[in-house]
Amino acid sequence: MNKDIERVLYSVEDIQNAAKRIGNQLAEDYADKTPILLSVLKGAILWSVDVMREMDSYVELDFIDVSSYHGGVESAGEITLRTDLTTDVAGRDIIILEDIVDTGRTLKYMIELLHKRGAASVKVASLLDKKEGRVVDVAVDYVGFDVPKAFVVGYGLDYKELYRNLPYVGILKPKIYSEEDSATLNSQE
Ligand SMILES: O=P(O)(O)OC[C@H]1O[C@H](OP(=O)(O)OP(=O)(O)O)[C@H](O)[C@@H]1O
Ligand code: HPA
Ligand SMILES: [Mg+2]
Repeated sequence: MNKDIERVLYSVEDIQNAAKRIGNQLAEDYADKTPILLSVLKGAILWSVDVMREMDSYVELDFIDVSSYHGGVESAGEITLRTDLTTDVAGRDIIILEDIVDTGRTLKYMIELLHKRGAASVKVASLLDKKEGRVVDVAVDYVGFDVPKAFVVGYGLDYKELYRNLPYVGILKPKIYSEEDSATLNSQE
């Protein structure tokens, strides 16, 4: 295990089982449609790949790159659209693939954007749902795991762009970010 990880929450096998369960469910629920899988960069990259290959059905794939954590452990509260998707979503069924829904701000921003552009339907499949972190009211339609209120990394999730490559999800040792971030966070208040 990586030395900066306090505890593994979801193993490689746990995650593969969740991807299988949700991928199969999505394929069944959208059997008579061709939805767009919208992968949210960068965190959802591994989750998107694993879910989509469990779907034996017609799907399209697109990406959107939004950010609000800028590498840290606290949401900046403002969403930056770094790269927009390229598909015209008017009249289309969208499945947003997220690694985590925490405050809910990122998801709310994307749902509003897609509805504004005329999407026929928008659903969300997230590996992790941190319900205790919510500050805006959004719900996740397909949930891998309800995650406790701790800062987690791995399997796409980062701290300062690191740890995305770990194949599992674990709690980051607080000492990794407490000293370094206290100066930055205080200066933003
Ligand atoms: O519910 P929220 O509080 O909005 O947090 C969830 C979002 O935050 C993370 O993205 P981040 O801004 O870190 O960008 P990244 O995916 O490129 O790491 C994560 O991947 C989600 O997209
Ligand atoms: O717990 C988290 N870890 C990494 N990125 C995140 N973005 C929102 N919550 C988290
Ligand atoms: Mg991040």
